[in-house]
Amino acid sequence: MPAIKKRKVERETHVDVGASDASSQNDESSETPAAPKSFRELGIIDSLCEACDTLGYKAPTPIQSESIPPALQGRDLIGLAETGSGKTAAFALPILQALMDKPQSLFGLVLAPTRELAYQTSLAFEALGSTINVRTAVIVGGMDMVPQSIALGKKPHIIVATPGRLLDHLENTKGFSLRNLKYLVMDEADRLLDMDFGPILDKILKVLPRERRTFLFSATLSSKVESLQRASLSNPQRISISSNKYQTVSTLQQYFLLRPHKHKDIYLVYLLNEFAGQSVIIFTRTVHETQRMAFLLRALGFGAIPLHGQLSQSARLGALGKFRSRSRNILVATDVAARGLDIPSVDLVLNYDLPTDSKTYIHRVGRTARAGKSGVAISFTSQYDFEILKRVEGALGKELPEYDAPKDEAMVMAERVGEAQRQAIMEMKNFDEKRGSRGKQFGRGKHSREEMDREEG
Ligand SMILES: Nc1ncnc2c1ncn2[C@@H]1O[C@H](COP(=O)(O)OP(=O)(O)OP(=O)(O)O)[C@@H](O)[C@H]1O
Repeated sequence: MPAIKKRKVERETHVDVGASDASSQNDESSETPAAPKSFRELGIIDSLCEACDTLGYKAPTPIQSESIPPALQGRDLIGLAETGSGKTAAFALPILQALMDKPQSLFGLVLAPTRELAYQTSLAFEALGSTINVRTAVIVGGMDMVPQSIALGKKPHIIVATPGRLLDHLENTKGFSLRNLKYLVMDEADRLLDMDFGPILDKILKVLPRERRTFLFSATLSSKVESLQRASLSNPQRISISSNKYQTVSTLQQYFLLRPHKHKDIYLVYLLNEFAGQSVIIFTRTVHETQRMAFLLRALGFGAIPLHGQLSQSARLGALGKFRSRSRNILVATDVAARGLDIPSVDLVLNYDLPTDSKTYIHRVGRTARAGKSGVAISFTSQYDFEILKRVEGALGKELPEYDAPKDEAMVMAERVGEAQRQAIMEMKNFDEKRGSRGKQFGRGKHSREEMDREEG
């Protein structure tokens, strides 16, 4: 078993390789030496190679090829690679290997911006670490604290957490400390390092040992020094697997659809009929809109299920489970589903509302066309948000083609959609009343911070 040796490096190193994805794993760039062909050649031990084999990982993806060797040498990493390009295994494998070398409880901490992503990442660690019996604990908001305290008491090797709840345990759970932590990962690091999470993160970082390795990963990571400094990296190696900061994968076909705001529901139904039977995620900007749309689509006979931050955590996991298992083929979601979720069957991402920030656009459309598969993303654009489309195109560095949705074919559905809209409004009223009595009525109209649904505990 190779020992993990620390190597002192004087300056940040930059590795840039051409745009690529999990399908083009063996692409070789003229700027970099030939990529090693196997996980074994990267220095991964046999038992972990076996796990990769079982998962069907035939060869490392580019971000894995570039990240694993320096990580095994004890470097801090900043990893930038497209959505669906295998970043999870890029940080999980070196941590599992280091854990094998010096087994210890509370060895690694992975921070994630959403609860669903935390669950998914913990499953990835368990799958990759199955041959070495790795124990993980998921510490997220919306779930009972007591079972989590018990899970922490059982001394897991790896904790996967959302920041708010982790801090809660660090402050209130007797006997729990991360004093001996060896690895910290910030997955979706740009989101974790932004203003919303910043103060919580600072408090967590204060109680972590400075003598640790730190990995920052995302598909959209700017090199803003202030926010990266927050993570207190030590001589990080920066690995960037794309030529453009805001790259989407080549297997993704992206379109916009410019229609009047008042006809959006009609064209939405037209598109869902066009993609009938396929697996679709519809993103909206607010909790209210997500819930309304789920009612609307159900009234029209579609198998739609909502996912947003004002549902109980068990309802959220239930919704995701049904969508994953394809017992429902349409997930209507706020941006709680925008980052990290890996559901290989997703064929189409529909942006019912364009997100105001281009990074969110990249993450949303990245829920399809993962690991070399193809996918389609269509973004509704109305008279009100044409400017946003132009901004997104600016960030992507290309213009998007318009999707062909003939007016006469779509408008025949106007009457039925109108009926379903009225039904959805009634159902929303009942829904709001029920929740209102529990003090949880959705606001309407303005996009308040709570409504935008980006917070996680
Ligand atoms: N070497 C590999 N060969 C084949 N498939 C792989 C390999 N590594 C990872 N995968 C698969 O690719 C998919 C995407 O991986 P992952 O979720 O880690 O992507 P990501 O880069 O973190 O995406 P995002 O930026 O959206 O979070 C997963 O289903 C994973 O199992």
